[in-house]
Amino acid sequence: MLPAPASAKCFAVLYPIPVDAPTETKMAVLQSSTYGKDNVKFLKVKKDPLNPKVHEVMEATVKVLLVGNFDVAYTKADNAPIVPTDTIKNTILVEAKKFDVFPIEGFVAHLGLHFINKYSHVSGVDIEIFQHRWTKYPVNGKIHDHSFLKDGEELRTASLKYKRSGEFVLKSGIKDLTVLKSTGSMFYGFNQCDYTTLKPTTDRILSTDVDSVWEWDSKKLGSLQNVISQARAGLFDSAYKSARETTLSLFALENSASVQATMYNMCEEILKLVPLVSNVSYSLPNKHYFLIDLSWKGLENDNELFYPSPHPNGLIKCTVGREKKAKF
Ligand SMILES: O=c1[nH]c(=O)c2[nH]c(=O)[nH]c2[nH]1
Repeated sequence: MLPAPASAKCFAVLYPIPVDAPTETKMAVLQSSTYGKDNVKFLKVKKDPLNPKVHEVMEATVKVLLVGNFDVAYTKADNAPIVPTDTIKNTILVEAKKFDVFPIEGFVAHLGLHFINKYSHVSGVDIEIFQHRWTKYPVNGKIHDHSFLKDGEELRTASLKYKRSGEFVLKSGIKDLTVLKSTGSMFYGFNQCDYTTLKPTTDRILSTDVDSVWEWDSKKLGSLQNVISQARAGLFDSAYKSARETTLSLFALENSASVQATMYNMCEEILKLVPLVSNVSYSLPNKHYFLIDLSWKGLENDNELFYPSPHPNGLIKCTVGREKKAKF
């Protein structure tokens, strides 16, 4: 055994090891690790084979993280097992060229299979795809063939955790869909105590950035090969459409009792519409708009002039499934 460095001896004098301790006490153990490339971006043009000037575009941001037998890279400075993150980036781009990236659930499954099948020491992958929202718009009453409008910051999302054993967790979602309603929202009947200043209201502004995720039933989907087949058959596009329409229509139509009650109703409706989804989650900031007091000027303010509060905001989350789950 090599002699302990001077600093370790010093440490041993200050903190003597108890006599019944094992002779070889490890100071550090690698408990978990993962690595990969984040923020890999591409825009792919999909041309209609019958009419090559008619396009769809996919602008995407991709993250791929690998888990596997990489311990020596951390503990022994041995880089031999490392698939460079640069190679991971190249793979995402080459596969985006070769494979149909529409819809992102099919592409995420393809990437998962690729990394597990190509590298025998990779035991799992954790992949995320964010699709930016480019929508074709009408010109002279007709949707233009290849001109797109960036429809806000909204993203469509897909994520996959996939293990060599075949187990997988596939999720789809919507992120940063910003909505506001100027009436049709209430909040009253809440807990009152000596810290409460909030006044109950039957009419307020409600605004949020929707972050919604629906998890697919992996047992029913079976395999990633089947995910790719279902992607081609339109399952994920129709679920995305149902989830987005449900979110927007319930937000608009319901006289909301609270963010909590409204988000629960959205989850319930999506579960009803998409049988292959096992649970739905929402994470919603409550973006406050405060009524400005103009009484000092003798002006009434009947929910007309508000101050958009930059912070703090409420943050309300829930997951709704088809069966009860133990709460932590
Ligand atoms: O819908 C709401 N839920 C809350 O939990 C809450 N708390 C709060 O101050 N305002 C609101 N609004």
